[in-house]
Amino acid sequence: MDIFENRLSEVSQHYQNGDVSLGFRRMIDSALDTGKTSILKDMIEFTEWKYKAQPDTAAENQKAQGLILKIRNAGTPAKDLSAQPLILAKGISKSYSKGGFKLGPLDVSVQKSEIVGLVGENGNGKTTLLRALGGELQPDSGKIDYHFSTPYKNSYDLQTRLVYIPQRIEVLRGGLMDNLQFTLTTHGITGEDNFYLAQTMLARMGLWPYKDLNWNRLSSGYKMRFELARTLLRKPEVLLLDEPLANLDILAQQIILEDLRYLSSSLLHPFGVVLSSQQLYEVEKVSDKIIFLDKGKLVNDSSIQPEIENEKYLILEVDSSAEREKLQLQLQSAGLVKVHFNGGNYVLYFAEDKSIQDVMAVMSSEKIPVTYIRDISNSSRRFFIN
Ligand SMILES: Nc1ncnc2c1ncn2[C@@H]1O[C@H](COP(=O)(O)OP(=O)(O)OP(=O)(O)O)[C@@H](O)[C@H]1O
Repeated sequence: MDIFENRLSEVSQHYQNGDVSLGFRRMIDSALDTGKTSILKDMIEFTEWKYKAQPDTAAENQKAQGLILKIRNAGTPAKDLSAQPLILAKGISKSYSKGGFKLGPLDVSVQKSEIVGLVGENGNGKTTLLRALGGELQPDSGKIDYHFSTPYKNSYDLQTRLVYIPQRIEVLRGGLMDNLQFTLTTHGITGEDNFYLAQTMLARMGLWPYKDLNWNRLSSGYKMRFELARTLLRKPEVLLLDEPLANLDILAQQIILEDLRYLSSSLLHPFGVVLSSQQLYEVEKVSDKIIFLDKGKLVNDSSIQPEIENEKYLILEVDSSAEREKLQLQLQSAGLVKVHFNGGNYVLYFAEDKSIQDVMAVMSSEKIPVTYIRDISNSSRRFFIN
């Protein structure tokens, strides 16, 4: 299979470039895609060596290349990689009797291997939408169709295909391995398959050094990683995550989002993801599409400013110590149309035919002090301006 081969070539390249941490995670993804316990056994042997011997980059690269070859020879039984809708929701709405909040009506679709970012400020209906999509909350109107690989039998079956991870995750007892092995056992996976799959998932989620710890000793960020590990072993078809980044530092946020990107496009067990977050930039970077909610309604350009529905701008967010009037004057030649200042950053609107390079050239020649610049023309960030 071409994609499998290509991915392994990328893994090999990551290792050769010295990006061992990324190479390691992606190598595990390919090992999992073989569906072979013998390969997972090799993967765990490699992991034990890596953590024990603490090899330098060259030594790890050399050993990794051997394992990559083995994984390549094992192949993958994965077949159907075409994009398929998993959830199709049409016109769904939900009101709460107390407080008067109303979500929707909205249309939402989630495809296989797709990441849908759900953004909006507090109290705008993200959790309500996630719970409705997850079958936890009955919408007042509209229709939600699920198209899974095989039809689901009942609501329990639906909950196993469609896993909702709330903001406050379940408290667990016992050790990490025990919990993962138990999850696999309840899904009919026993013996060596169970042991090596559980270990591989711990290694994949960066939990190998903590594998002998009890769950309650994990930090909150690692608890979220563990919850993901536990969930992925259940082979969900859709993962609904409510604020998974809330307790993570910025690096951990980026890693978990990248992980979701890679894991959801697994060849053997691809799944769709809907995740809510306040971390707009980070989420936009990995999302295939963004749903931006304001007071329960979908926000887009025309709903924010109907009068400029057809107007387009180059919109830049800029952090600068320059005074507003001076900045406005200096950037006139760059095609500046209007300026917003929210107290922290400037949001500058330029004529549509201008590019960020044009503006940066003028900034440079005018010696405008800039510590940060970002093109938000196509980012939901532009809706947060006022
Ligand atoms: N069971 C309920 N009964 C009445 N009102 C509710 C209920 N659950 C949520 N709400 C209200 O509905 C609105 C949307 O809540 P929701 O939790 O969906 O928003 P959110 O965007 O996820 O917010 P946050 O980011 O703060 O979690 C809020 O005003 C909330 O107070």
